[in-house]
Amino acid sequence: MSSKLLKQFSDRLWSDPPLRDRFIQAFDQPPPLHPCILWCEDPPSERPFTVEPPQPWQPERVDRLSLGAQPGKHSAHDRGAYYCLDFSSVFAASPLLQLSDIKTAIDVCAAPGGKSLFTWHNLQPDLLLCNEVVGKRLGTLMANLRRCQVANLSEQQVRTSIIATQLDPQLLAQDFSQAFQLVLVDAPCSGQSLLLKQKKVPGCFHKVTLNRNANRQKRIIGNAAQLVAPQGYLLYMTCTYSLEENEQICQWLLKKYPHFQSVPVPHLLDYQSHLTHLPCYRLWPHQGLGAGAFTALFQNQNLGEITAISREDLAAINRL
Ligand SMILES: C[S@@+](CC[C@H](N)C(=O)[O-])C[C@H]1O[C@@H](n2cnc3c(N)ncnc32)[C@H](O)[C@@H]1O
Repeated sequence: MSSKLLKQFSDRLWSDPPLRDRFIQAFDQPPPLHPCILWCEDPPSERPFTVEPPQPWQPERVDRLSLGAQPGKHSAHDRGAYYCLDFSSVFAASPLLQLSDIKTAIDVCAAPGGKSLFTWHNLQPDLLLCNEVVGKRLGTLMANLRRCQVANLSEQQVRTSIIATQLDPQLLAQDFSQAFQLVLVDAPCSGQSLLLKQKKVPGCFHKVTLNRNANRQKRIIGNAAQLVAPQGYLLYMTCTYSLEENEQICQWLLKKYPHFQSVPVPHLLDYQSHLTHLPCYRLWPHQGLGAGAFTALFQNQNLGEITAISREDLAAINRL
């Protein structure tokens, strides 16, 4: 698969030829991906699968399983005991582990639901709004939220609720300006890491694709920034490798919205991106832990009141 375009692309990421070649080799011979699960109930002391030794930063609710395990086929999966996800997603969401006392959170690009479930089960906010603009992906999101024991809460649980919506980020920004203490943007991207999962992603290294995605990401993160409450957090993630969709988006955000500041994530220090001086973290495909991910955490430095979200606001939105 090592095309001329991939080589040119890699030259922009790596000045060191041996490192560049390791990156390219991951496309020719993808390292095997261990199945991974996020426990949605307290993990049993006797796990139903053989578990790999944890990474130092690995959340307690996450198990990386031995190769060949098929957690999706187990009865515990059907009853929602856990959610199957790529370990790269755990990496990308892991900065959330350093946050506490988050009462209101929104996942702007939520389907199929991995980061929402990670947020719900690790931070237990009072309100988690899971938004997905693409109609046909909503069904999967809803099904996963229901299966993994977070939807269909009783009326008595109105303070603790998880709600799915289908709103454009621009509308969200208008309706919920500065209302969320945590905003997740797991942005749609060129999807280069899908190549390691034997999927076809035509044109994913082409500059037209990268620019188109970067423009969409700026629009999404720009609107998402407006949702962040004073002192609140914004987590930006992708599963692609280009500079345009990752470090450059972060630089753009900080320039356009100077009241945001990058937040270091001490447990990811070993994964600092060599492509920026900002605290941005990358899991590379040749590191053998997953197909790859990018993650960066920001905080709104403004002081002031958090916009309250009323029952009426919640009733008015497109509750699915
Ligand atoms: C990387 S996926 C999200 C994965 C999800 N966070 C998870 O962990 O399961 C990106 C999502 O963004 C959605 N999306 C596409 N275009 C969008 C847009 N213009 N604004 C917001 N979301 C968009 C896609 O439908 C897709 O579900």
